[in-house]
Amino acid sequence: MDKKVSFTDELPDGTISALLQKQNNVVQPCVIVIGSGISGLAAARSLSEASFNVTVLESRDRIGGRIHTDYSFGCPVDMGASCYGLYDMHGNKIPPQLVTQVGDAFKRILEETEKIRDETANDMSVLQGISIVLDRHPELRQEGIAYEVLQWYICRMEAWFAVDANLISLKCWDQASEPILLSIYKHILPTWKQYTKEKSSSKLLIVVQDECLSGGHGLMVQGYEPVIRTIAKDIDIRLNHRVTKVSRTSNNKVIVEVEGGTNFVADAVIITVPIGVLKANMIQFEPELPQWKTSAISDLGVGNENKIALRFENVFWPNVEFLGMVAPTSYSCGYFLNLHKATGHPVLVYMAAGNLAKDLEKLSDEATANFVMLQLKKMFPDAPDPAQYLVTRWGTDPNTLGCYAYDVVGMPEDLYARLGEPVDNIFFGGEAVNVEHQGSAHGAFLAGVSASQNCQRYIFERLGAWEKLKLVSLMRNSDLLETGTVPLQISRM
Ligand SMILES: Cc1cc2nc3c(=O)[nH]c(=O)nc-3n(C[C@H](O)[C@H](O)[C@H](O)COP(=O)(O)OP(=O)(O)OC[C@H]3O[C@@H](n4cnc5c(N)ncnc54)[C@H](O)[C@@H]3O)c2cc1C
Repeated sequence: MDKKVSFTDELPDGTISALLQKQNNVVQPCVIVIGSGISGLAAARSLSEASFNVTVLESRDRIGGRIHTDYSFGCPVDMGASCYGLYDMHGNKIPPQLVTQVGDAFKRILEETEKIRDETANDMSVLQGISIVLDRHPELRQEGIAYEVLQWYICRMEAWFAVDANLISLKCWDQASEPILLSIYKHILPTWKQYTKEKSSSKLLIVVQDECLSGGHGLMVQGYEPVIRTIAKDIDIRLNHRVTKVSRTSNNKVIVEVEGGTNFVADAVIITVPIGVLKANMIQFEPELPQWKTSAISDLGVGNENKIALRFENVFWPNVEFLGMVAPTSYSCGYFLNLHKATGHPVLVYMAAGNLAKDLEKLSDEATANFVMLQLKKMFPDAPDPAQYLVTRWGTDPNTLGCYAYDVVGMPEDLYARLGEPVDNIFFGGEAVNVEHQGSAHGAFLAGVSASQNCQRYIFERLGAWEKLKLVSLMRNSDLLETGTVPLQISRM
C-alpha cells in the first residue's frame, strides 16, 4: 500500500530528506542573477540560503560593480565625508562661523522650497525653487564670499544626486525615507547635528547607523571590498559573462544569453544591472517588456559622479576630513576627501558631479589629474605633483553608463516602484529600484534581498505539493544541499 506523505512542519529533521534522497529526483529551483554588485550578490546570497540553485552572471572581470576598492596606492581607496575645511579660490580659509551661518540659511531655503512645492501643481527644478525662495526672502540671499559658500552647498547637494540642481525634481528630491533625508542633511550641512536635535530623532540616527548597511556617511576604513567578499562567499559567480538577451519561454522558463552565444536556462532571473545599462537597451528582452516598465526605465534619470584619487609623497594639507573650495558657481566649487585622516596614507580624493563629471570624462586621465591639481593649487599654491593618480569614468563605462538614479523634473512619482515590479519570472533588483534608498549601497543591498524574496515566493507558489515538500526539506538540511546541487546552466553551442 502506498504511504501518503503529508506536507507538514512536524516531521523530524532529516526524515523527509532521507526519503527524497532515496528517490534520487531532487531538483532545486534554478535562478540566474545578472550582475555581481552588492544588489546581485545580496539576492544570490539570500536565494542560496533558501536552498535555491543560483548562478550569478557578471560582465566584468571582478565582482562588486559600483563598489570598487582600489589597493594600488598601498591603502584602500573608496568613499566617505563629514568635518571640513573650506577655502576660497585664492587659498584663504573661510571662517567656520560663516560656513555654519550660510549652512543654516541653506537649511532654511530648503525648508521654504517645501512651501513652493505645496503651492504649485507643476513640478520644477530644485534650483528654480531656490530662486523663488530667494526672491521672496531677500534676508536669505548671500553676497560676496557668503554667496560662494552657498554655491558650495548647492554643489554638495548636486554631488548627492550626481546631477546639476537645475535638473533635480523639486517634487521628489526629499521624498525618500527620513534616514536618507538625514544623510543628505548630514552630508551637506555642518549643522546636521542641530537638525537631528531639533527633530529629536536619536531613534532615526540609530536607524541610519544600525539598519542601513553603510551606516549613513561613514568612511569604510578598510574599503567596501571585505563586505563584498563576505556576501559573495561560496556563490557560483561567472565573471566575463555579459548578458545580451533574456527570453521567456512558453513553459515558464527563462533563457539568458551571454556574449559569445552561451545560454543559461532557469526558472527565474533577477536583473540587477545599473539603470544606465537598462536605459541604453544593452539587454534585449523577448517578448519585449511591457510599456509600463519600459517607460519607467526611460523616465528615470541617471546622474554622474567621478572620483580622482591622488597619492602624494607627504601630507601638506590640514588634518580635516574634507577640503572644500568655494566659487561663484556650483560648477567651479571643489571638494577633496582627506583619506589621510582615516587611513594614515597621504591621499586626497577629488569628487566631481553632474556636468563637471561629464566634462572630465572627455579628458585623458593625465589631463583630468592636471585639472584637479590646478584646483588644489588654488588652495595650496605649493602643492607638489602627485606620485600616483586614479580616475573613474562611471558615465562612459559600458558596465554602468552613469552613476545612480535621480528624479527628473516633471516625471511621475512611481518610477522606482514600477522599476522594481516583476514581469512574470523576471525580477528586478539594483540601486534604482529601492523606493526609499535609491542611489546608495544599502538601498541596492535591500533591493537585492527584496527581489530574491519575491522570486522565491513566485517559484514556491508554482510548485506542486510534492516539490514544495522537497524544497522545504532541502531548506532544513544543508548537508543534502551540498550533495544534491544540480548544475544550473545548459549550453547551446
Ligand atoms: C562615484 C560614486 C560614489 C558613490 N558614493 C556612495 C556613497 O557614498 N554611499 C552609498 O551608499 N552609495 C554610494 N554610491 C552608490 C552605490 O555605489 C551604488 O548604489 C551601489 O553600489 C549599486 O549597486 P548595484 O548592485 O545596484 O549595482 P552595481 O554595483 O553597478 O552592480 C551591477 C553589476 O552588473 C554588471 N553588469 C552590467 N551590465 C551587465 C550585463 N549586460 N551582463 C552582466 N552583468 C552586467 C556590472 O558590471 C556590475 O557589476 C556611489 C556610487 C558612485 C558611482
